[in-house]
Amino acid sequence: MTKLLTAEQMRGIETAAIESGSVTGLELMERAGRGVVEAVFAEWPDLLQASHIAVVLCGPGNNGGDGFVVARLLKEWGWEVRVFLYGDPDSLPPDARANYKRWRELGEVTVRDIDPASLQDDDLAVPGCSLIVDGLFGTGLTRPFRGPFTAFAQARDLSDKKDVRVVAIDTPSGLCADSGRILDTAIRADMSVTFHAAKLGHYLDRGPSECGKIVLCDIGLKPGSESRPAVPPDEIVRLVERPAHAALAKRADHHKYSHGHALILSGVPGTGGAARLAARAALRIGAGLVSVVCEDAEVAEHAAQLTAIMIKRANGAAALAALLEDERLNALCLGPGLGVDRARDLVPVALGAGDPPSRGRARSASPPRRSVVLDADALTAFAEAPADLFAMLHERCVLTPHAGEFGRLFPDLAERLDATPTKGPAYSKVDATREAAARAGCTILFKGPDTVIAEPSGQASINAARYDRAAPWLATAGSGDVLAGFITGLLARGMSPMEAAETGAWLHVECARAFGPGLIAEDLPERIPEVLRDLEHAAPRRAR
Ligand SMILES: NC(=O)C1=CN([C@@H]2O[C@H](COP(=O)(O)OP(=O)(O)OC[C@H]3O[C@@H](n4cnc5c(N)ncnc54)[C@H](O)[C@@H]3O)[C@@H](O)[C@H]2O)[C@@H](O)CC1
Ligand SMILES: Nc1ncnc2c1ncn2[C@@H]1O[C@H](COP(=O)(O)OP(=O)(O)O)[C@@H](O)[C@H]1O
Ligand SMILES: [K+]
Repeated sequence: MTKLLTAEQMRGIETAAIESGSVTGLELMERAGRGVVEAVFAEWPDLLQASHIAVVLCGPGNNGGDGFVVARLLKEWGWEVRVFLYGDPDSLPPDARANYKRWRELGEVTVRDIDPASLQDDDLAVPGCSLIVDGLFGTGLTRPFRGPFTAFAQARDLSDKKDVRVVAIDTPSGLCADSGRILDTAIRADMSVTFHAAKLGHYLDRGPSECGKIVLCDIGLKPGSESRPAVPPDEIVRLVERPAHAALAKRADHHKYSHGHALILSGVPGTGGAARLAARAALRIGAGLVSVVCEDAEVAEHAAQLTAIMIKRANGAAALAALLEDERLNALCLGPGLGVDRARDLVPVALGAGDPPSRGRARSASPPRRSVVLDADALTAFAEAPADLFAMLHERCVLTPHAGEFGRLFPDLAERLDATPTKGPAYSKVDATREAAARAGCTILFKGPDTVIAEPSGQASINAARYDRAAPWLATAGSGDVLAGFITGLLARGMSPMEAAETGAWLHVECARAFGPGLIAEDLPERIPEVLRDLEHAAPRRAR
């Protein structure tokens, strides 16, 4: 499991380790600085060849302390190092001050005001500078800054080396470590070296664009003891990772009904493509049977296009309710191409809330807890009255909004997320998705290159299509319909909503990456066999 931490969680782990006596803050700072230098040489081995010139920008906290360590180690390596401190040396925290003093035994520090009244630009031209080290702010950033950014921009611009590299210590300064949002401005890095665990901000929002590349440096912090972990496990956000092959394999002694029967509800004639995409995805991911549900007038369109996928007729809500008396139909998908009017009629039935409220029938006493994925029109249909939808949702539901749909159901949360952040930690997509899941009472998958998945308990994860998992060709019409189909198929196969959402999202990105440029939505389900084979080959061999 790759855990992602908030700044507060990181501080808690560090404090617990120091209080336990297993390590000192000074030792942690030394390991952090050393880790940055090692990462620099590993990433840019040409810098090992000769001595170079570095500019190290240090801030008023421990991030600056790490910067002084880096300066010292580079100097010991034979480099020429120019150090700038933005802040008052006498106000540095103790460990940072100790490293400031150690550096002062080796070299000069140009001290600058952190909030300058005017531009301080006299001595930043460092001819021949090969490396800029950003040790201004890390997890302690609380407000926007300007002065050091101007200095950085000048250091970069004034370097006569066009290939000057920028390494950020922990986080690029200006980036909020909890949200990946930028407080006014940020120092874009080519590489960010972070400690113990990556932070949420490395994967959310603007984080991946500002961090360059993430390198994780082990500074020897042990996980908390089982009885009293420094951070409660439930509060830790996970990065969605490669699923176990066993979770997706089919057993030799099982039959098709062992893998569930998924129903995908479709819309009026001419709009059925989205439902067919979702259906194909559900079948490829391994649902035993998949049917598209449509009205009489739509049968011909679907019949012309579908083969292994079956067609079931249901003209209206009452007919759907009758169809759903068959409990083998264990997972439903509503939304892709459904149309908002039809969604308003059918969603209550799909959710086991009895006939549509307009008919005035009482809600059934114990509605079947069938798995239900609601996407697209099934979400937009409740834009005027989200609470009506939330009242019907249950724990086997998954909502898969993109940012626009999220804003329709949770306008207040979207507003907070869209507001320009003025202080750190800023409200994050994880915060918004967790709040949304608690309000809706079900699993929410909030789409994007930084897809966030959360369930009402607060468990949350990020499926990042960034860094070495970038999948920009997923930005294509219908790819969301395929994702809804993947999740529905996995629910039909018996996964929990959270596991289905995470696994579906991971496979979605993997299929896009397996296909590469030129991808359109139809291509995604067709990559599943290859992706599953790769998972099988990656799995440890076992007797089957
Ligand atoms: N937590 C840990 O376990 C470790 C932390 N280390 C380093 O320590 C960093 C965190 O140190 P700190 O908590 O001291 O935080 P920072 O060094 O990120 O900066 C915080 C300081 O800057 C001030 N500040 C924040 N935003 C400002 C702004 N816009 N303008 C002016 N001042 C501003 C704060 O009031 C505080 O004094 C990490 O990012 C990492 O680099 C490492 O030494 C290794 C171990
Ligand atoms: N730049 C991107 N990188 C990675 N994934 C992306 C990107 N843009 C969109 N996606 C993914 O593609 C899908 C698009 O879904 P959606 O917006 O609902 O599209 P549609 O309604 O056309 O099906 C989502 O899963 C989203 O996370
Ligand atoms: K930094």
